[in-house]
Formats: sequence, C-alpha cells, structure tokens
Amino acid sequence: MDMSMHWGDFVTEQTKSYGELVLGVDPVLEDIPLFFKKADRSATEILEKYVLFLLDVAADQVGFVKFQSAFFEAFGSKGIDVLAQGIALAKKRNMGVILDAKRGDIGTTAAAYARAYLTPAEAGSVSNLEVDCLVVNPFLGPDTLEPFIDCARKYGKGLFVLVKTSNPGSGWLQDKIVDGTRVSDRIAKLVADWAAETQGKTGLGSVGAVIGATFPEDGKRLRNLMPDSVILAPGIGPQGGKAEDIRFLRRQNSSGVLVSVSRGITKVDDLNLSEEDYAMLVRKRIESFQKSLNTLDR
Ligand SMILES: O=c1ccn([C@@H]2O[C@H](COP(=O)(O)O)[C@@H](O)[C@H]2O)c(=O)[nH]1
Repeated sequence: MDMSMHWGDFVTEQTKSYGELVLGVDPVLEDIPLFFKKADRSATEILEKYVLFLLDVAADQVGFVKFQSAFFEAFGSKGIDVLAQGIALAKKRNMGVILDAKRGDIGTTAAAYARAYLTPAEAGSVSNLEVDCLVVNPFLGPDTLEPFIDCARKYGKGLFVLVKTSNPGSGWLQDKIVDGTRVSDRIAKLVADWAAETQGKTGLGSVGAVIGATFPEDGKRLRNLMPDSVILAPGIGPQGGKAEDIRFLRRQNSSGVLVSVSRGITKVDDLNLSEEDYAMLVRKRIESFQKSLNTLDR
C-alpha cells in the first residue's frame, strides 16, 4: 500500500481484485517441510527461506498477508530480521501487510509501538518494521490506543482492535455485562466512532475490529454496531470456524471483511513432500478457501 493510500480504500480495492482471504504466516520450525532443512542451514536461514517461499508462492493469489509477530520473536532477534524481510517482500509483491502483534500499553509506550510499526520513513521513522495495519489490544483503555489512531489519521494506516477473539475462553471477559453493556459491544462502539472519523472514499474507516469466525452470532451483532469498519476474522480451519461463519460480517456493498487463515493454508502432516508438491498444495488450499468464500450468498 503506497503512502498516499487510505487503509479502508486499499482494502476495498484489494478485495475486489483478490478476494477476502489473507495468508497467515505463523512459522514453527518443527512444521516446516524437510526440503527447507538443508544441513548447512541455521534455524533462522530455514525460517527465512520458508517465509519468502510462502510469499512468492501466494503473492499473485491473495491481496494480504498477516504475519504473527510471536512466531518470529520466538527465533530471537534474527527472527525479527526475517520478519522485516518478509514485510519488505510482501510490499514489493503488492500485498497489504498486517502485523498481528496485539500491541497495547500505556500512552508513551504505545507511542513507541506506533513509531515501530505504523510510522513511515518519510515521517522520520528508522524502523524496518513499518506495516500497513496493526492488530492492537484495547485492554488498557481507549486513551492508550490514541497513538495508533493518530497514525491512522495522519498516514492512512489501518488498525484492528480486538473486540471478540476466536479463542474458547474469550467470553470470560468479552461477554461480561458492565454498566448494562457487553464488554465486546462497548469496545465495538469505540471502534465504530473511530471508523466513522477516519472514513475513506469507499466509506470504510481505518479502524476495524478482530472478530473470531468461531462466534458467528456475536459477529452478526457486532457488525451492526460497526457498519464502517473492516473486520478481520481469524479462526477458520483448526480452530473450528467455517467459511460460512463469516457471512454476517460482510457489509452490504463492499465486503469489508478479511479472513485470515494460517495453519489451514501452510501446515502439512507429511513433512517429506517435495518443493513442487508443497507449493502446489499451498496454492490449492488458497483456491479452495477462496472458492468457499466466493460461493457464499451475498
Ligand atoms: O481472535 C484472534 C485473534 C488473532 N488470532 C490469530 O490468528 C491466527 C490464527 O491461526 P490459525 O492457524 O489460522 O488458527 C494466529 O496468528 C492467531 O494469533 C486468532 O486466532 N484469534
């Protein structure tokens, strides 16, 4: 996404060309096929080859990639270097880059996170981890999200605020009623206000929400509360969500939904398969998820 673009407009454009599926990149060394593991390669060299391979294989099929920061951090500082390389390659391949780092902290620290991930070099950032969109955590309160929203206002960056997460225990706090309102609805209303304030030409705002595909009924209610937001829906595949579960997350005109799938695209049982077979399998899985999403009633 180039610097003059607005996240909501970019999402509209990319989903028209490539559909709603997002390639999730959550690399685990033990799950990487053996053909990457040449004897002279270190763990981070294997990681690098694997991540760049996935991006090359999928680049003409999907409009977005979501990197899960934790899986890179697990490799230490060299893992972060690979993340930076992956971000650079994805941008070069015209993919929108989402970083799932679930950041959130008191204002000054949030401002440092915003500099790390959402501030362009043209605005003085020296970070090589600048992405188009960041997943953020609202637990510390709305004031702590302001530095991120500022980057959305100033640089057109996108945000996904955790509203209703896909994990089985998400209801423990997110479904609780506080002052007569569910916690998730309360966050959704904040997101809706920020989205309305940051709308682009296509009507989608820069501030969106994570809603797990594993809770379709909540999704329906929450989408109504956030009509102008892009929704990121993880949870399809190993977590039990199905393509049809995202139907009610769509808006009427432009879809406004991104469906991220990580293991369901990249994880294989047979680690002995060849490079050609792995590439073919990844492409076939992407096609199959896209077909399920495209054939859902609109
Ligand atoms: O509510 C949430 C928020 C984020 N995630 C992230 O999405 C992927 C899911 O991986 P799969 O292999 O497709 O299950 C992972 O990076 C999570 O951290 C989520 O699952 N749920």
